[in-house]
Amino acid sequence: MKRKICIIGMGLIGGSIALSIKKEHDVHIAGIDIDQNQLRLAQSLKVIDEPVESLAEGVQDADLIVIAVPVTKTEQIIEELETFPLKEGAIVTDVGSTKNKIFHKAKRLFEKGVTFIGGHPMAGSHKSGVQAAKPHLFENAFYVLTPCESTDMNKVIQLQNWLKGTQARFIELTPEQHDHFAGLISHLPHIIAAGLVQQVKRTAKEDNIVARLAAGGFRDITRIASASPVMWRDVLLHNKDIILSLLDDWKEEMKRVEKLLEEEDPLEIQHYFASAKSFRDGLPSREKGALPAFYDLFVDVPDHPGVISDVTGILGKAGISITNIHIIETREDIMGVLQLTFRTEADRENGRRHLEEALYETYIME
Ligand SMILES: NC(=O)c1ccc[n+]([C@@H]2O[C@H](COP(=O)([O-])OP(=O)(O)OC[C@H]3O[C@@H](n4cnc5c(N)ncnc54)[C@H](O)[C@@H]3O)[C@@H](O)[C@H]2O)c1
Ligand SMILES: O=C(O)C(=O)C[C@]1(C(=O)O)C=C[C@@H](O)C=C1
Repeated sequence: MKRKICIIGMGLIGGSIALSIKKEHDVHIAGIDIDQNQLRLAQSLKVIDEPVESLAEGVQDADLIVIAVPVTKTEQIIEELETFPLKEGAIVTDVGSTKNKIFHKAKRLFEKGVTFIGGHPMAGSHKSGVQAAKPHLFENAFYVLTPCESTDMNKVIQLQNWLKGTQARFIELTPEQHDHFAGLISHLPHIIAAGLVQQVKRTAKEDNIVARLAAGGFRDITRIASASPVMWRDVLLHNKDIILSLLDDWKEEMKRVEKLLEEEDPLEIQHYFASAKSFRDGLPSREKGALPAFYDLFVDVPDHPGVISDVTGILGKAGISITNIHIIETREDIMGVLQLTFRTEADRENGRRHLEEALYETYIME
């Protein structure tokens, strides 16, 4: 008989976890969601094998239970799980962006002898819903696990084995460490992105031309402001103290910039940007996590009609799919640059080889 998995929350992350488990294991996946449309979609996209109405029914014979809902809802589900008998040996995990409150809530599960191992795959997207789920979403990303001191190591290994299709890199942290680091590299940046958008929005009320002018830099730094407001509401409420202290640090940082500008010292201003650039350029670029890995390939193309279909045709014939295509610059009589985004590094290498065989000049910028 197939082993059973129950995933609660059939959105971006629940769906991606389901797909990555299916890649490696022959299992039966039951899905639960309060949104019936998401659940139906998950079934038609074959992300799950069976939609289930109630939590009790979904978890009763599951070997693995994955909670993939906004973090305050995760706490409620843990409370409910305390009231059901679970299968002997079952592992319960979550994927929430915060860990400390969830860890404390799960203490009562530990006390009942249930194995709960908190988790957080540190990759994602500004998109929500099962329609955006991908089996390779977490490839090369860090996947934080927060077992408690008494957790049986065999169970941690079992969980990693269930999740090996994610191709993520597992790392153990305490819930406190996790929330501090995630606050700094994920939660604070989301607040800053939303803040920048709010600032432009205020000006746009007076003159909307500003929104139309918002180009590369603004769009890059604010992409994550398009993420789920419900998810981020919950993250802020859960990690309140750490985020408040990080916001204080951020205000200090901005005061430093204010002072540099008031003093008008060109060398100091340049140094501020140079030292940030040097640290940013030194971040590991092939890893997901703090920075999402995009497998981009840049192709010099002459500006003549049909060149895009030629490039996509070469890739199509070789069976290589791209997830995005972007024309960076085309002016009459000069070369333009096509930015092609691939799903995996292997696809990019393969695509590069085929394009270079067709005499296109390509390059990668890390
Ligand atoms: N989006 C990301 O980049 C990302 C990355 C890593 C971890 N996470 C974490 O993953 C979790 C899920 O986020 P997501 O991006 O998949 O969000 P999502 O909005 O795509 O999906 C969440 C799903 O949970 C369902 N849901 C809400 N309350 C529920 C309940 N009580 N019972 C059953 N279903 C319920 C919603 O209907 C929705 O379909 C969050 O805890 C988030 O912090 C998100
Ligand atoms: O790439 C994005 O869109 C993300 O915001 C992903 C991101 C992040 O902040 O890095 C968002 C929240 C998660 O908890 C983990 C990953």
